[in-house]
Amino acid sequence: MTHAPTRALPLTDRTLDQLPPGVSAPDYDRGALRPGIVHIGVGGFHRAHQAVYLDELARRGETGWGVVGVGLHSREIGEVLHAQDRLYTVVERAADEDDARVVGVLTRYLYAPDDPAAVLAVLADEQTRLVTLTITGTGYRIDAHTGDFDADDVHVASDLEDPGRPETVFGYLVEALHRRRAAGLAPFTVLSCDNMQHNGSAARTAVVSFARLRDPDLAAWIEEHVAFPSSMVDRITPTTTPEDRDAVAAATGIDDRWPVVTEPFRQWVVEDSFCNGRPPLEQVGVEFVDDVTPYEVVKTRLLNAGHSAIAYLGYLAGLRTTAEVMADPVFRSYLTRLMAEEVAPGLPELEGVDLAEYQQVLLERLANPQMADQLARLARRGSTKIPNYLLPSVTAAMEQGRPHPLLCLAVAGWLRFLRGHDYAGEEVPIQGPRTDLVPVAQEADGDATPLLSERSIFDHVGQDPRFAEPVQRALEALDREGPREVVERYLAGDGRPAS
Ligand SMILES: NC(=O)c1ccc[n+]([C@@H]2O[C@H](COP(=O)([O-])OP(=O)(O)OC[C@H]3O[C@@H](n4cnc5c(N)ncnc54)[C@H](O)[C@@H]3O)[C@@H](O)[C@H]2O)c1
Ligand SMILES: O=P(O)(O)OC[C@@H](O)[C@@H](O)[C@H](O)[C@H](O)CO
Repeated sequence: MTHAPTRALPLTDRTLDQLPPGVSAPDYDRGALRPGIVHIGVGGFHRAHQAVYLDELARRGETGWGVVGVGLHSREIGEVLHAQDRLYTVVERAADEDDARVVGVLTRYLYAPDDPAAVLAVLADEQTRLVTLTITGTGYRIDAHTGDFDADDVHVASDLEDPGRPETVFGYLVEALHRRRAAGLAPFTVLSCDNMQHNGSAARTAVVSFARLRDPDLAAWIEEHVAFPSSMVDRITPTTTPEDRDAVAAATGIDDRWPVVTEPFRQWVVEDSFCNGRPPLEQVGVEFVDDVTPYEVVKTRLLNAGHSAIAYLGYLAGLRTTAEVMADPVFRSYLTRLMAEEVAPGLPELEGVDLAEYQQVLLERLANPQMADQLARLARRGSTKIPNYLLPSVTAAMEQGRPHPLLCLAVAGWLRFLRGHDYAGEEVPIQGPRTDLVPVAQEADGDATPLLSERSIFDHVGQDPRFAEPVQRALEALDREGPREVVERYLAGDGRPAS
């Protein structure tokens, strides 16, 4: 993270006692933490979510679940964590006040490309009982429609050829499981904490499919002995900015080079299926259930689909954060009605969850004026989010014979965004994995057909006139009138198909 230099003391074990009284520091003996967990992908979200729950557990005297952080792609976070004795600050930013704590559960951080042998050694160590993942939705290489693992990748090929020097998460997990099996050790549980439905199944498919390419016997052993529970994770965590760092230094007098700013809300629902013990996370508010599916469906179709809808349309309209979007009555009303009229009617009943209240709370979370959550962050990886989060609501609406113009407008927003520039001619931030869609969108100009024909994203829905025609109309309207004007007109009922 780039930033302005500051004169505050650096955050380390030695400066912990200089934190102001309002900032809570770890009150447990960090040296006594036993590393029961390896986490791969130590980004903002892991640090604001899973690590905070584990920090609370350590504060209650549960010292068996320290975390060894592993990065496959990001060297910078490791350098910062090393300099700070693996400490960092989490700021919970409510609309009216901040609450800050320093988290101390990271016992070690390893940047895998520098020392793959050390990462394999810790994964194969008997002490490691749980491996958690935040490697992004695309990290699993699972096709959204076929559900198959895509092994067509140079890094996957390299891991199959040279298992002792892995490059991918599958290479690391499978080699470590191979070593544990050979040593007669129990395997670890693999717990995905990425936003995707059936994330446990995705992790299982990826790991077992990779193992099958390497050694079918090992694959069979993994299938039989390794648990891959699914989990639903929720806590909106924007990308840390230099201003966040400055604000933390100003508030605490201590310079944390990479704090995390997040919202007060958090939720973690986990399928209670572990093969080598688990942390007693129920003590700190984690819900263990038999089946997380309805929780995932409700969260991804309301929150994540809502995020995608406002990200593309909002960005094209010149807005940059969710707070800006929610401060605009037209966009706020768009999101409110998208959820209530077109998404919620297609959702399953979820015992104990009042869907109307869920939406109300969500709208309040998104409107938090202090949280500058970047639309650019929400706009990432549209090619996986549109099929996983938005299209299921389109399909449900079509099956139930309900109109769905606001969903079609959201999809049209993504197709327009893929042209690479907004209506002021400014470049828009497009991040992989399907950057090859940009020239397709540019070539097609206002024609939605070439993109809707992408079967890997739209499947047969892209050819269904009940979807394709309103998306085409919405795309043309966006170009003709501009995003805010079209949203306003659709809210007035003008986007609905003639009955
Ligand atoms: N930020 C949030 O609000 C939030 C909330 C809920 C869930 N999540 C989940 O957490 C994931 C990470 O989000 P974040 O906000 O921490 O992002 P981030 O960019 O801060 O961190 C992403 C991490 O994943 C690693 N990574 C990316 N691709 C990988 C791959 N193919 N293999 C291994 N590691 C890989 C990166 O190196 C980085 O450490 C998201 O994909 C999302 O599914 C995020
Ligand atoms: O993390 P992604 O890229 O899958 O999705 C972006 C956001 O929608 C997501 O990170 C939410 O902030 C999060 O799911 C809230 O719990």
